[in-house]
Amino acid sequence: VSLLTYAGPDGEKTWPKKYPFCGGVFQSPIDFHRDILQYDSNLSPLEFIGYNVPSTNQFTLTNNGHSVKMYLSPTMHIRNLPFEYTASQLHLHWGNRNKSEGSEHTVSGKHFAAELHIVHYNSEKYPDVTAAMDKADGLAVLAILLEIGPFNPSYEKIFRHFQNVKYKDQMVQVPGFNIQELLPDRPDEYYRYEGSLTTPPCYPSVLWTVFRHPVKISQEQLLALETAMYCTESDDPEPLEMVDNFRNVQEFHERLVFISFRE
Ligand SMILES: NS(=O)(=O)c1c(F)c(F)c(S(=O)(=O)CCO)c(N[C@H]2CCCc3ccccc32)c1F
Ligand SMILES: [Zn+2]
Repeated sequence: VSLLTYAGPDGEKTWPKKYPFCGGVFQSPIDFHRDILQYDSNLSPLEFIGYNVPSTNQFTLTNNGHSVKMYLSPTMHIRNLPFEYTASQLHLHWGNRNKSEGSEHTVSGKHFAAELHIVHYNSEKYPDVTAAMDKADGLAVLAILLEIGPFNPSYEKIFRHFQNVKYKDQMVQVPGFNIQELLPDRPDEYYRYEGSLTTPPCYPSVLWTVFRHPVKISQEQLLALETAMYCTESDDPEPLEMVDNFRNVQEFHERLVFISFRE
């Protein structure tokens, strides 16, 4: 079984044994609270190039046993970072039906219901995400905090396929759509810090951009996310629900998180 379980005997406390970086520096996620935030006027709005993928294209959505991830088009990239970063995949983190507090980043100690990550790699310096993922300037991840509100038709373009990726290694094709629809209002307002992958191997290789404003999805959409998927394969006699796949917040010593907005 992949070491990546979050709870129980193989949970995140055991990760450093096999993945030393998980016990190292610059670990993510973290809590955003007032006394580590510093306004930075140089933090300009990101530009999302090629995010509007035509419906004639398709994204592959798959269950990899610890998250549900969707491979993105290599024509998608972000500008206005130190380098150009090309999209690789997006995936989610969530809680469970009794405790909808599955975000990875927290704000003033509070979890949001879930969190979407859009993973990009530095395509100016590295040929692909595998070459980039253990380099300090290798990855840039956009994080969108999710909370309960009205039904969200854009998120439904992904969520409607969850019944076809219930079990590990299942996959389904999703018609292309404008991935920018998944971003919140005011994407120019964000938290920025240097951190890590939040799953093993926890490489300190991620430039994090966490948008200030959450996106709303409905209670029913959130319940679907919390109850649709399993970590196990379809024929496994002991099915394991895919829930609570978020890492706990990490210590953040003597460091600052830069914000593009004035509180
Ligand atoms: N929260 S997080 O740090 O953004 C984060 C995850 F939480 C996470 F689960 C994964 S996963 O693949 O293991 C399953 C879902 O993608 C990734 N993938 C990264 C790092 C591992 C290898 C790899 C290879 C190609 C593309 C992306 C990645 C991840 F970046
Ligand atoms: Zn993630």
